[in-house]
Amino acid sequence: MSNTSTAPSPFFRRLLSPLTRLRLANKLSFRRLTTTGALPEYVPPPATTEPLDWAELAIIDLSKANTPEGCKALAEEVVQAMNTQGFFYVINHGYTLEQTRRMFAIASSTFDDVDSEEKKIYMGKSPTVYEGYKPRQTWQIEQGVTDQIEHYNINHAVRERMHPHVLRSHLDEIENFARHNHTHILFTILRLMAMGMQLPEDIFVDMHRFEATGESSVRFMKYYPRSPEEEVQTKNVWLKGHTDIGSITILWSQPISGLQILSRDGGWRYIKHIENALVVNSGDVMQLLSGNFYKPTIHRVIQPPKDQERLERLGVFYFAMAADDVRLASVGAGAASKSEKAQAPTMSDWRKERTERYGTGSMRPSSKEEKVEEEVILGVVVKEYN
Ligand SMILES: O=C(O)CCC(=O)C(=O)O
Ligand SMILES: [Fe+2]
Repeated sequence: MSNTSTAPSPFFRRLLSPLTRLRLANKLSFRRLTTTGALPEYVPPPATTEPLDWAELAIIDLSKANTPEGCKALAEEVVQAMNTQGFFYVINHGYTLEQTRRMFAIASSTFDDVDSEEKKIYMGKSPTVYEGYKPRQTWQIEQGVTDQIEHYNINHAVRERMHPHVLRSHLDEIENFARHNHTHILFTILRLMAMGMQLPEDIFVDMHRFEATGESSVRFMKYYPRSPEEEVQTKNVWLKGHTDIGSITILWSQPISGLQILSRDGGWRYIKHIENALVVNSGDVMQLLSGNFYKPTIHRVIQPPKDQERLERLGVFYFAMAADDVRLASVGAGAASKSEKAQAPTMSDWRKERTERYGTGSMRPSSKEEKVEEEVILGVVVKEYN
């Protein structure tokens, strides 16, 4: 354990600002709990044996990014993957299976070992940001049916906020996890994407500084099985077809099937679980920054197949966003002019509007496309797919 300094005296504590006191309290209770904070082991359920229509995704071996030649080859693979499926797997990302299992155990405990009273204390306070718990039944899906998805969202500046007691002895691990997702996995992918557009290697990385204020977050997510009536009313859709709000989404592969991508031929295909792999996709922000070079792929979550139908579906994610003050203007071919850039929404404008409107039922049927609902947010058409 890295922090071994002694606690300040009560006199000294009174001189500290309330925020510093809060941070200190978090650190001190962390020190007390590390010796006692046991974590129940998490045993992942078996993968489905149903023959499903699987998407064929490229596998990007991140360990090859250690050499200039490796990077060049990977950049081409990423461009190719983005132009076909829009999703790809990442392997050799630097986390062992054991470390990954620990994160799932922490995620599981966040939902199962915290009672409803404590969950209320750590519930998000603002509709424009995902922070802490999002309880079930807050989003409209179809015919008045709401979601059965619980979140716990952790900003990448992990210790800036308080967390429920079960997490306090694991804050070091969560902090390392956020940093690893951001500065190793995300940054490598952003460099490959910049190279794939013949742009300076760090152009996207510089917009995603880890230290900058922003909403890149670790998210734990649990889907609960629904009633047969709700399955009928929503045509088995658990999370409607959408593109992601942010720049890059890193999904830590888990065995319960249900995630599908809308292929270019119009068919929905399942994403297959690969142990300790990542499933990566890019969102609206990369589309805006790349001037349409990297288009987001529509995806959704439906009821798991028969052999997993009654199981809870636990997920661990890293949702990356640019820093709050970054203007979402194209740096790609036909890059935005100075005045266009000055008018473009900032990351924070975009994230707030998108988050606030999500799941409120504000979308209207598209006049052009079947099964599509849409709305205009900050001048950009946002769609949902049924
Ligand atoms: O649960 C999943 O597999 C995907 C969730 C998702 O697409 C999202 O939260 O944006
Ligand atoms: Fe998504």
